[in-house]
Amino acid sequence: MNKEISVVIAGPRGKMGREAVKMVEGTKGLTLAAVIDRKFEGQKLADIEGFSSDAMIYTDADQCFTSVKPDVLVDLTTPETGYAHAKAALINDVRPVIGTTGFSSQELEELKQLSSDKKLGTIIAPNFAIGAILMMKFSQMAAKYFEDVEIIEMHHDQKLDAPSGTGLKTAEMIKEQRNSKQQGHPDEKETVTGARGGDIDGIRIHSVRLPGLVAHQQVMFGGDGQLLTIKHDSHDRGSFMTGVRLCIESVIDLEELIYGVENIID
Ligand SMILES: NC(=O)C1=CN([C@@H]2O[C@H](COP(=O)(O)OP(=O)(O)OC[C@H]3O[C@@H](n4cnc5c(N)ncnc54)[C@H](O)[C@@H]3O)[C@@H](O)[C@H]2O)C=CC1
Ligand SMILES: O=C(O)C1=N[C@H](C(=O)O)C[C@H](O)C1
Repeated sequence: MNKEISVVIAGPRGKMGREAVKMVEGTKGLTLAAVIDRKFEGQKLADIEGFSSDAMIYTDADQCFTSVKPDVLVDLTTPETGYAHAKAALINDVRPVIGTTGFSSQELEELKQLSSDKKLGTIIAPNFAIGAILMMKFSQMAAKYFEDVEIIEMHHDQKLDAPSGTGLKTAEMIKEQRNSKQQGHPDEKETVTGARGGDIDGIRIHSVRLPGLVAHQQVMFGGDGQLLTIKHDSHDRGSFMTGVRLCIESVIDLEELIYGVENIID
């Protein structure tokens, strides 16, 4: 019989954190051992409006990990905090599942090294939604046949990082599939800075931020007389929770860092 997995969630009062608390509490085989918040040290989550869990609140990640000794950390905070939490988790023998986006490639490399040095699983998941993972995989497939591509990612206006983790990962997956190409007219000039978007190996990426959006992405491929658009929409943060659960269950058996949920599904 599989052992119960004890989970700490960082960022429980955030938009994603609240969903993750509900999911862990409602999932057989998972226990919410504690949470890491910026405030409310020493209180119970149930003391905060909207929660019923008895999980203790810690404001210091190291103290939480040494006292609680959880199996897994799920981080849903901010880029700077998420990186610090992931590092502290690995140092304290806790496996990180990181939904937080906006890490630099150097930070990713450092976590990869630490994870393999400790022989402890880590999952960095730019997007937990199965539909978004398929959208990225389909885009990678399409890139074999269409070399001109632009990514338009659209998010709510409270998002801190641009481009999104999903947009970046999509560009990286497409880059693996196609030869580097400078797109558009060779003499094109921006008369407004940023009009052509970000540039990843010639792939243009555009970030839209508006109230009313949740998380959306279109990958547009252009060819002779045709246009292929691969599109995904998360209308509700519940869309991410099956992926969060899968990552918690999978990270237990890993001994290295996995970047992208597509690497743990068939
Ligand atoms: N991988 C995925 O599928 C998804 C990832 N995300 C990412 O998850 C992160 C969180 O997103 P949201 O929930 O929308 O943001 P949010 O702003 O609603 O929540 C972030 C929470 O982190 C907390 N926080 C900040 N610093 C902290 C600290 N030092 N210790 C403990 N808690 C701290 C804040 O108090 C806040 O409650 C973002 O990086 C976002 O890009 C969001 C949706 C899906
Ligand atoms: O901040 C968000 O909301 C999201 N962040 C992730 C990203 O940066 O790709 C995943 C999803 O798009 C929602």
